[in-house]
Amino acid sequence: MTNLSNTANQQGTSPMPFARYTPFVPVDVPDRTWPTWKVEKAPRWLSTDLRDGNQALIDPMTPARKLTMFELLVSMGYKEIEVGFPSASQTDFDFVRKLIDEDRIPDDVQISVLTQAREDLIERTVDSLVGAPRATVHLYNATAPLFQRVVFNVTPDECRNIAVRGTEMVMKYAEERLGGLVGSEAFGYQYSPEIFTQSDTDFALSVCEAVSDVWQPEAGREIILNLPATVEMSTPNTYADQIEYFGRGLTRREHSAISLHPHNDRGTAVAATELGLMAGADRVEGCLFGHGERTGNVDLVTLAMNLFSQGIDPQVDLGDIDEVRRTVEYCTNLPVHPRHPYAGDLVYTAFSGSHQDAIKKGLEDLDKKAAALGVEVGELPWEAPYLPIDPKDVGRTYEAVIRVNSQSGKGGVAYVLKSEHKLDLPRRAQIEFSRVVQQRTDSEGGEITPEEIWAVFRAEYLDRETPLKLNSVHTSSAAGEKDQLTVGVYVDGERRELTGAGNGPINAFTNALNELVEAEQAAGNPAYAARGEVRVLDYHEHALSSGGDAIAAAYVECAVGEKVLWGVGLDANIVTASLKAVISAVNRG
Ligand SMILES: CC(=O)SCCNC(=O)CCNC(=O)[C@H](O)C(C)(C)COP(=O)(O)OP(=O)(O)OC[C@H]1O[C@@H](n2cnc3c(N)ncnc32)[C@H](O)[C@@H]1OP(=O)(O)O
Ligand SMILES: CC(C)C(=O)C(=O)O
Ligand SMILES: [Mg+2]
Repeated sequence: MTNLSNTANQQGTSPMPFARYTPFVPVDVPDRTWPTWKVEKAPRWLSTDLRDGNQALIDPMTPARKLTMFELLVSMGYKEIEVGFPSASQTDFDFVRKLIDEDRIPDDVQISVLTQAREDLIERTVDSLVGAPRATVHLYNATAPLFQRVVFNVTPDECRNIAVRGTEMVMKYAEERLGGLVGSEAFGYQYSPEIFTQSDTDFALSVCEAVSDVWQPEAGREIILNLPATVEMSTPNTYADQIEYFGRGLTRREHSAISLHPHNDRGTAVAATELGLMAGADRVEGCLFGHGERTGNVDLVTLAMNLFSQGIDPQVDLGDIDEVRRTVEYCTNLPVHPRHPYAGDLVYTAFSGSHQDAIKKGLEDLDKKAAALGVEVGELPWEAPYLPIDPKDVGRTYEAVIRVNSQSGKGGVAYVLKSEHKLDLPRRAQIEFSRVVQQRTDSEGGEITPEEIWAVFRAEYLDRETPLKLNSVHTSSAAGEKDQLTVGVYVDGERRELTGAGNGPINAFTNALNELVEAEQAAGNPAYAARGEVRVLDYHEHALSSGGDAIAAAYVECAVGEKVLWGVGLDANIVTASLKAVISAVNRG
C-alpha cells in the first residue's frame, strides 16, 4: 500500500534499472508497540572502532594508532570496546596482548574480540585473552538464506549447528585457557547472527535460542545477542519491528542483552538505531563518526549527541568534540565531513542572511536573559534559532558560528563586528554595510573572513581622509547658549580652521561645514561646486569598553546632498568620535 498521491508530479520514468531490485519483505508485527516508546536513557555502548572500523580502513591502524584510539575511547567513557579480530592477523593478536601485558585496560572496561565459528580461529582468539582482567568473546555466523546457500552451502539446521558448535568451543577453550575468568561476570559471551536483517527473524531467533541453550545465561552470566543490520537494506521502522518481534519471542530475556549493530548503507543507521532502542534493545555497537565497512557502522557520536540534545545523559564525554575528531582523523587517516552532524567544520555556522539574523537575535536574547538573572548563558536552558545545541557545550565557539558569503545578510556581518570589535551598528547601518560586503563577495566570490570584513569596514568608514580629515577640536558651551565649536580640518589636504555654533557639537560642526561649502561655492571654487549640504538624520553612540581609557563609537546617518550615508567615528572623546562620524559620512559621499 502506498499513501503517496501523484498530484502534480511532472517527473518521468528513470532510465535506471530499478526493476532489478525487489523490495524488502518486513516481519509482520501489526501489534507493534515501539512507536509509543521513548528513549529516556543511554544504551550500553560498544565501540567497534578497533575492529569493524579498523577492518574497513584503507590503511589499517598501526599499533601506535590503535593504542591512541583505545585511549581516546577509554577517556571518553566507553566501557565496552571491541579491540580486534585476533585470529585474523598477528597485528590484531599482538595488540590484544599489548593491552593485557602492559596492564592498559582499566578495571571498569571490558574488551571484546571477534571470531568466526571455526575451531582453529576460536582457539587462537581465546589464546589472545590469556591474563585479561575481563573480556568478552564475540562469535558470529551468517543466518541469512543467501549466505546459507551461496557462502556456506549449508541447510538451516547446519547453519544453526555452526553457531552451537562455535559456542561450545568458545566455552571449552575459555575453560581450558582462561582459568578463573570463566564462570565469573568478568568473562562475557556475545553471539551475532550476522546478516540478521536479511534473515528470517524466526530462524535467527531459533539460532540465538540454541546458542543460549549452550551458554545458559542466568544472573551474573548474561549473553549478549547482537542483531546486525550487516547491510542496511530496509527502512528503520522495519528494523525496529524485527527487534520488537525478536525481544518478544526470546526466552531468558532478563539475562540477555539485546544489542544493535546497524550499518549505514541506506544512510539511515542512526534512525534505525533510535527506533531499535524504542523497540527494546539494550545496547548499541558502532564507531565514532560512522567508520566501518562500506558506508560505515552507525555513528556513535551522532547517537550520543542526539541524546544530549534531548536532555539525556549520553554517558560519554564529547565536551571537546574537535579533539575527538582530530584524534579519530589521525587514527583512521580519513577526514570527517565538514557537514558531519555535531562535529563537522561547518555545522555551527550559518551562511544565509536570514539564518544569521535569527542566530544573532537568539544569542543576544540569551545574553539578555543571562544578564537579567545574573547567571552565565551556559547555565540557561538552550534555545536559539537554527542551533540545536550550544556550540560551547562541545567546545566550539560562537566566533565560528557565522560565516559570511554572498548569501549573507546584515546579521552575519553585524555579528562579526559586534563579537570581534564590539561595534554595535544601528540597524540601518548594518543594512548599509552588509551591502558593501555583498558587493565585495559578489565580485570576488567565496567566503569573506572576519579579518577581511574588518578591513572592508575600516576602508569604508574609518580610514578615508579626503576630502576631510579632522585635526583638532575645541568646544565651549555656556548654560542656555548654543555650543561653540572650533575645529581644525584638512580639506583636500589644506588645513582650515572652522568655527560654528549649534544645538550641540554635531549641529555646530555641520553648520560650520555647510558655511564653508556655501562660501567656497559663492567664490566660484570649482572643487566645491558639487558638494551638497550636510544634515544629520540619526545618531547613536556607545562605549566599546569600560574604564578611563574607554573608546567611544559614534554612528551618524547623514544626508550629504542627495545621498543618505552612515558614518562611523571612534575616539576616546565622544565629541571627537561624533565629528569623525560626520566626516566619515561626508567622505563617503
Ligand atoms: C560483517 C563482518 O564484519 S564479519 C567480520 C569480518 N572481518 C574479518 O573477516 C576479519 C579479517 N578476516 C580474515 O583475515 C580472514 O577471514 C581470516 C584470517 C579470519 C580467515 O581466513 P581464511 O581462513 O582464509 O578464510 P576466509 O576468510 O576466506 O573465510 C572463508 C571461509 O570461512 C567460512 N566462514 C566465514 N565466516 C564464518 C563464520 N562466521 N563462521 C564459520 N565459518 C565462516 C566460509 O564459509 C569460508 O569457508 P570455505 O573456505 O570452506 O568456503
Ligand atoms: C560481526 C558482525 C557483528 C558484523 O560486524 C556485522 O554483521 O556487521
Ligand atoms: Mg559490522
